[in-house]
This record gives sequence, structure tokens and C-alpha cells, in this order.
Amino acid sequence: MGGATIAVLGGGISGLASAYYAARAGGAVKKVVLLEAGPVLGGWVRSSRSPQGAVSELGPRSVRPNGLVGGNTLCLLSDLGLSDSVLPVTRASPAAKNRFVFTGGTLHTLPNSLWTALSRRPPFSRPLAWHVLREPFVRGGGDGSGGDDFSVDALARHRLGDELADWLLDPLCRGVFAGDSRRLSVRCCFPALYRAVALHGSIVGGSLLSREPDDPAVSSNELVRRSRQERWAMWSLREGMGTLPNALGAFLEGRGVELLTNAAVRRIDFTGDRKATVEFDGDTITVDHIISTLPAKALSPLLPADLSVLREDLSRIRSVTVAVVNLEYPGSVLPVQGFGHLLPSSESGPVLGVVYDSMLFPQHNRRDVESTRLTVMLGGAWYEEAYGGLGAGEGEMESLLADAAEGAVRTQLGVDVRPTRTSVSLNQDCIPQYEVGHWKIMERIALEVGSRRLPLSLTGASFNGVSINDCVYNAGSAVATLLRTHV
Ligand SMILES: Cc1cc2nc3c(=O)[nH]c(=O)nc-3n(C[C@H](O)[C@H](O)[C@H](O)COP(=O)(O)OP(=O)(O)OC[C@H]3O[C@@H](n4cnc5c(N)ncnc54)[C@H](O)[C@@H]3O)c2cc1C
Ligand SMILES: C=Cc1c2[nH]c(c1C)Cc1[nH]c(c(CCC(=O)O)c1C)Cc1[nH]c(c(C)c1CCC(=O)O)Cc1[nH]c(c(C)c1C=C)C2
Repeated sequence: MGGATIAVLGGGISGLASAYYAARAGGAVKKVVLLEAGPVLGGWVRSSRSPQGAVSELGPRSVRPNGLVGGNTLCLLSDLGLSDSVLPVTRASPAAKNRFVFTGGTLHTLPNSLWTALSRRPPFSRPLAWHVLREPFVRGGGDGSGGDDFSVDALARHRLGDELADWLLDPLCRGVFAGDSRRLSVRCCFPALYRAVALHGSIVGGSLLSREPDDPAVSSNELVRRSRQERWAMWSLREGMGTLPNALGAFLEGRGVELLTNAAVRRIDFTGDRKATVEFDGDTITVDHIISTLPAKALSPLLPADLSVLREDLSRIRSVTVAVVNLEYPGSVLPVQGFGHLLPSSESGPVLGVVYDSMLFPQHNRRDVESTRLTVMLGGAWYEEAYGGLGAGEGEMESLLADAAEGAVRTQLGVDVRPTRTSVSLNQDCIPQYEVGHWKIMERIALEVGSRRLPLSLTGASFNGVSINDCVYNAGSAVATLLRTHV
């Protein structure tokens, strides 16, 4: 298929990264067209700046630099010329070290050092070390009998006990997937934990024995070396995370990639000569290959009706809605220093947690006066139960969510003053949920696409990791596989 034409569906970080890797493939790829339904590129990665200079994030606000996938994103940043825009947070800083859980009316610091793991810290009745030392002697996974997948809750409860399941893993699932640990798959949400138990019979033992894969091209990158020397825990960008899709867009335009916004894909067809047609607002194109980064549920109805098994499997990968409320308070109002706090589901259904943005990235604070920026996240797997049946209009819903967020800050952080700025965004279906058995859906999807030899690659947050790092890395892998097998 020398000199292939490729349509990339979706202009979020996965679509932009897919187009980036395809555009760098040299002569193997003749043309890349990216189709995005919305008016701007970036998907959930979006930042804004207030007239006073404060940066707010709608979606992701920090990215991990560690491991192969973290290093890979740093390589992308350097290639885009963004190295000087990086705002690192080092592992020694309170913003990286201190994460809290709010339960029983109090903020509790999660263990973050050997010393804190050895001492008994509320809400836990025993030191973390007690659970850790006991875990290797527990047999089995989620139900004590082994098996091919378990819920995060079942694995944690069985191997680590009720307290860690309730106050560590339950909030962690809310703070990454906005999801319910009782429904989420440990195999797909925390693959390293799953592998540790499956291969070594223990989370602790397996974690000690496992080695991160390395890629010399990544570890020799200047920015990656800096991140390791300076012991970064996370990073953002000077003008916010939205700088990344903007820079990718500029890079792609420079490489002649056609970036079409307001171009919602309406229908996909596969022709007898192993080509594909994509019908979108305004036009139809014929290409050699499609890389779809659309949310699985959005892709499903666009496929031909005879691909009913594929359509059905894609439609089963659901996503949850998260309300993001950005608040700005006058002065310095936080009673603690840290990243933020999470609420276990037993404590509060819809309020998931609060990020202390101004502690994380003070460079994003307004420039004229001292202020505290916080983000309250609400909803997720509890959205429908809490707000779904209210039948509230958009304006009513916004003020309901703003009140809930302000109330959470008042009761959980003791902040009595009113915020000077409140902005609410309702991110519909923004975080995919890998529920128990997700791996089987993935296997069936791969089989359907492979056995029918469809000129289609699937990547994006719906499948194999929701973080920015995973989205970028998986886009690179999808393009590498395509070049190896089809082009
Ligand atoms: C509130 C929130 C906080 C987060 N925090 C972090 C964090 O701190 N760190 C981190 O690493 N990750 C974080 N994430 C996760 C990460 O931001 C997302 O998983 C990632 O941005 C998803 O990118 P994507 O390109 O796969 O999907 P999307 O961003 O959903 O992009 C898909 C694109 O497809 C388009 N589209 C849909 N239908 C069509 C169609 N028919 N035709 C054409 N285009 C279509 C959409 O408009 C969209 O632009 C967060 C996510 C959210 C929502
Ligand atoms: C309260 C809800 C949420 C908060 N952040 C997110 C939600 C739903 C979304 C999110 N946060 C992270 C990721 C990327 C995961 C990754 O693998 O890198 C996503 C999709 C980062 C993250 N946030 C927390 C953790 C433990 C992580 C993993 C990476 C890391 O260790 O830095 C915890 C956390 N999230 C939120 C808060 C308030 C919080 C802890 C105090 C907000």
C-alpha cells in the first residue's frame, strides 16, 4: 500500500498524536486528514486564561513523567519545542507528597513515606506496613480462587482488607476514573497490579519483582533525563495543558496534514478493494486506512450495519459525566499543603474530590493579587443517581453544581469566604469506564477487525488507558502497527 492515505477520526489528544506519528512516517504515508466534530482541537484537553491572568483547566491538569509512557510524552514535548514551557513539580514538594482523604469530617494524609507507613494513621486502625507485610501470604485474586479479572474493590478487599479497599482504592478509582471500584476492572484499570498477582501471586511481591520496560531513545532524551535528575513527580505547561494540542495542531499544519474542524463523521463504509469511505459534514473521502480515536460509543453507530458484533461491543464501553467547577478565592485560604483531597464513595456520592490547583501550579495564579484556585470534581459514576432525575435546565444545573462545589469547600476545607470566580463545565461522557470483563470486549474487537481485515485501527481513551501518557503512547503504537502490517 505504499504512500497510504489515512483518515484520523477525532481531534482530541489521541487523534492529534496519531496524526503526529503518521505525519512522521516519511514516504510510507502520502496524506493524513484529521476530522474533528467540534470547532476546536484538543478534546478534553482545554485551558483558559482569565483577564487577570489565572489559568483554568477543564480536563487534565497534571501529567506523570515517569516510566516509558511518561518519558514518551516528554519526547513529544521536546520535539514540539515545548521543553521551556514545562512546569515541573518535584517529588519533594508538598504538592506532590501530600494527598488527603476526607472522611469522618476530617482530612487525613495518605501515607507517603516509610515512616508514615510504619505508624498508625487515622482513618486506618493499623499501620499501612501491617497490610503490606500480610498481603503476600493471602491466596488468590478477587474471590480467593484466582480468575481472569476482578473488580478493583474485590481484589483490594480480599488481599489488603476492608480499610484499604474503602479508604485507599475506592477514592483512587474516583480520583482517576471518576468510577466505582466495585465495577472497575483491576486487569484494565491497574494492569500492573493485575500482572503482579497473576504472575507472582502478590501485589507487593510482584511490584518488587517487576521491571519497567525501557527504550534507549526515550531515556536518552534531554527532557527525560532532566525529569529524572530533578526527580519530577508531575508537570504542566506555562499556559496550561491546552498548549499541547495547540502545538500539535501547528506542527501538523506545518507537515501538510489537513485538519478539519466542524467535520463530524456521519458514516463509515468499507469497500471491496480494502479501502474505506468516510462521510462527514460537508463531504465524503476515500482512504486506505482509518485510525479512529472516537469514544467507542460514538464510533459504534457510524459503522456499517453488517458489523453488528463490532458495533455491539463498542456500544458496551460506557463513559461517565464529570462536572468540573473551577473556583477562585481571595487570599490564601487552604488549611493544608498538598495536591488535593478525595472523598470515598461512602462519605459522599457525587463530590469526588478537590484539587488544590494554586498549590500545584502557583505559576497559573492571577498576577495582580494573591488568590487560591481550587477545582471541585463531581458526578462520575454517581452523576445519574445524584443529578440525572432532576430534569433541571442548563442554568439551573450550573447553579446547583456551583452550590455543591462551594459547599464542599466550606465544609471540607473550612473556607468561609465566597469565591470571587466560579466557572462550571459539565463534561458529558468524558471518562471511559473499563468495567470487569473489558479485556474480553477488547479481544473480541481485535478479532472482528483482524478477521475481516478491516482497514481500521482503534485507539483513544476508550480502550487501553485514559491518561494523557497512555493516549499519546497508544496512538504511537497504533501507527507503528499500521506501518508494520499494512503500509
Ligand atoms: C475532568 C478530567 C480530568 C482529567 N485529568 C487528567 C489528568 O490530570 N492527567 C491525565 O493524564 N489525564 C487526565 N484526564 C484524562 C485525559 O484528559 C483524557 O482521557 C484524554 O484527553 C482523552 O483524549 P482522547 O483524544 O482519547 O479523547 P477525547 O478528548 O474525547 O477526543 C475525542 C474527540 O473526538 C471528537 N468526536 C466525537 N465524535 C466525533 C465524530 N462523529 N466525528 C468527528 N469527531 C468526533 C470529539 O469532539 C473529541 O474532540 C482527565 C480527563 C477529564 C475529563
Ligand atoms: C476527583 C476526581 C478526579 C481528579 N482527577 C481525575 C478525576 C476523575 C482524573 C485524573 N487524574 C489523574 C489522571 C491520570 C491518571 C494517570 O495514570 O496518570 C486522571 C484521568 C492523575 C491522578 N490523580 C490522582 C492520582 C492518584 C492520579 C494518578 C497519577 C499520579 O499519581 O499523579 C488523585 C487525585 N485526583 C484528583 C484528586 C483531588 C486527587 C487526589 C487528591 C482529581
